[in-house]
Amino acid sequence: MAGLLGLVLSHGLAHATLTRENTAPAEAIQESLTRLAAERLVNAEEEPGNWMLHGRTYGEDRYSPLKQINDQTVANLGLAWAWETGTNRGLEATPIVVDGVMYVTGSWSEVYAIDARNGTLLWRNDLDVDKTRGQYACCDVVNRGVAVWNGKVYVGTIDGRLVALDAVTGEIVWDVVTIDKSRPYTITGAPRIVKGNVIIGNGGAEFGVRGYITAYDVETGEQKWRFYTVPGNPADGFESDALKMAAETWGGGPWWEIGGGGTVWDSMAYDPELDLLYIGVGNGAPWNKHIRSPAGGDNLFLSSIVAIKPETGEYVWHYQTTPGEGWDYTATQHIILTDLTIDGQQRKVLMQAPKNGFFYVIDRETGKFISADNYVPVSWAEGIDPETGRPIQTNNSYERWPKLQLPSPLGGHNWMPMCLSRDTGYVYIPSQEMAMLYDNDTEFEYIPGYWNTGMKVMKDVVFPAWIDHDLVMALGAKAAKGYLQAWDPVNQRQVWKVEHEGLWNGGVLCTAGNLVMQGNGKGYFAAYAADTGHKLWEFDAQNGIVAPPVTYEIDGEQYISVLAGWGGSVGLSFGMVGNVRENMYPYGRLLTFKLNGKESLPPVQVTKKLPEPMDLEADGDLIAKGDKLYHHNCVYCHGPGAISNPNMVDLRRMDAETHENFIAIVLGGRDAHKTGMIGFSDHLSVEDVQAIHAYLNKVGENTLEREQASGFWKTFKGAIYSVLGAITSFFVSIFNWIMNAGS
Ligand SMILES: O=C(O)c1cc(C(=O)O)c2c(n1)C(=O)C(=O)c1cc(C(=O)O)[nH]c1-2
Ligand SMILES: [Ca+2]
Repeated sequence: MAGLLGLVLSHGLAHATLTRENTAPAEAIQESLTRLAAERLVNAEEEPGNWMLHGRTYGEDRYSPLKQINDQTVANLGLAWAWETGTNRGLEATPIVVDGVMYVTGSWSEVYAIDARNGTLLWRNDLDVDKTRGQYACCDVVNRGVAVWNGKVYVGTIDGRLVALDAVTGEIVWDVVTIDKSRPYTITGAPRIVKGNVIIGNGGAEFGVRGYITAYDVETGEQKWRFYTVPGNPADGFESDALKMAAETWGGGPWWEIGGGGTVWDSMAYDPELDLLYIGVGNGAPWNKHIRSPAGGDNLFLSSIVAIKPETGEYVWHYQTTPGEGWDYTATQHIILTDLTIDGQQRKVLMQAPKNGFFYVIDRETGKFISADNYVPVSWAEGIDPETGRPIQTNNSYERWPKLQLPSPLGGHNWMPMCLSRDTGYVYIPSQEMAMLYDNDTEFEYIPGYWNTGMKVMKDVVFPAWIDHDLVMALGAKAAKGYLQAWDPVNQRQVWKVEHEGLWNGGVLCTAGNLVMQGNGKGYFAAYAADTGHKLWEFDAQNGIVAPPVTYEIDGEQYISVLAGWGGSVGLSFGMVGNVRENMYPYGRLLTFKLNGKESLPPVQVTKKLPEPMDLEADGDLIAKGDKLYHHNCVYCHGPGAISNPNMVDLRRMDAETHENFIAIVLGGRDAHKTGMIGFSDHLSVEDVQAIHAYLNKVGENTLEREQASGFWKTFKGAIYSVLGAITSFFVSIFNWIMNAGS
């Protein structure tokens, strides 16, 4: 919306591109920003008009007391302004809003400062991120947002830096590398600021890394402490007593070569009164526990919530959600702190709905288990033993035989934040159901820089060119479910649920207006009544939404903002899961609403005229070889069968120039620093790339054939697929019901 009148500055140190609008609001905020320090953040509750912390307050309940927009008035909610990021990858950030200025991140860790009243860009900085590191992002080159403190804006970047920017000018103040660059680390999570420390984790456990979080001095960027979540090689000694204790729960090795995992890639929360920082720890590396820790053991602190001292990084307690984790069951999901009355007693609790499918209420002073129940069907455990707080595991080993298990590595709930309504007392969980076949790769070999899960099915994935993508989408949509549910944490039960058309839907916002706001993968942004789940309002956002909304107030007017940009794990590589519409707007947008907002989005132009495939001689063997190679090398970004995020380049139907230069592009990369498309000459030969080309072209030919089929055939096929979809749905329901019967 806002034109770029600004000046472009090149930062001397980093050569980052900083675009700045030479407008007044930036100066006006300087004074208030410098006051945004400890006291104001601890008391964030007293400033409902701002959204100063990732989860609005340190307790991260994502509940706003604002109620001008409420269940009675929401029908008049309209678009106030829209601002385009100009990027086409996933958008996951929570905007931070301080005194009328919004700080938000986009794909590739770009940072934007925007006038929150009208969407005028104040500055943007791309931080000169090394996009070749995008190859190590398991789940898209996303970023979940900034932290703001005392005149500075802090962001973790996909290439592993923690950067402090001047909040007024957007210029880099300090810039530190917080990863070991020789390992496939990335950063997607938002930093948190506690008592003068800015704290950041990292990701990469699918590839093989050792997880940790690090604290830096907010002013200087000097490292204060680092907390490793899993032990390194015992022969090297341990960094702390906590890790020594943890090492006793690991059996056999050498997990330290692949890293062990335990990345802290998203959630944290802070209790100022107890002075404890809570971090959510991720899955094992490799996922396969029979390879990672062949002699068994709990493998601390994988899949745990760990409480640490924010000033020193000292361990205080932990609670492990999935002992001996073996399924990518991260406990990095959103953590909410609140007080609940349980059995007549007021308890200081911490709540989480990790990937493993159970909703946990934990005593946040001691880490003691209070209660848990499954919020989605699960098959790996029958329940949680109330005495020990440990899961009662089913016969879930996949050492000898593959196991079809619920939930999948996507989790019953992924990173999309929940919210807690202080009015209803319910937690609203963006939930999903999907099973996954876990199987032991007995011939596992660690390949640096690649996914190393130790699962055979993930290594040997193929997707023959002849498979009808329409069928895959029809069945995929029925085999995987997504819904928003209201969960009563005291009684551990579902109160209501609203079904979506597929999995992978947005984070949520609760407000005192009896509203729960959520966007979905299908590209709509909606308001639901917090008490009943009735849909009260909906807006066509023209792009899949995964990001969580926020709300703020300026001059007595309430606004609600959300990023629309399909992506993240499912959005990037499984564009096929079925809830995506044919023609979506390809670029990301920040959408902001207010009562009686009168703006509208221009209609989406149907521009997708896909090029014709090439006339290429290729036999079945070559195509099959290409299929395997594609699914070993290209699948993580371009998706199974090349059906990736519809906003990205569609390899099924490349243009003539891409066909022409295909070998050079795949071996040498294509403008990797800008696009992230690296060269594969270390892994692939010319013959290999020719095979991949033949495979993709065949997929394209089949796609074209189906596109050109007669109207009658298409209708007939559609009807058959609907029936097959219904049958799939029926069997999936029965499967889920059986899996869930024990718990
Ligand atoms: O183990 C890890 O280090 C790690 C990192 C990330 C990430 O940084 O985004 C994700 C995951 N795991 C993961 O398991 C997962 O499902 C996931 C989804 C997303 C996303 O942004 O959509 N990121 C990640
Ligand atoms: Ca993971």
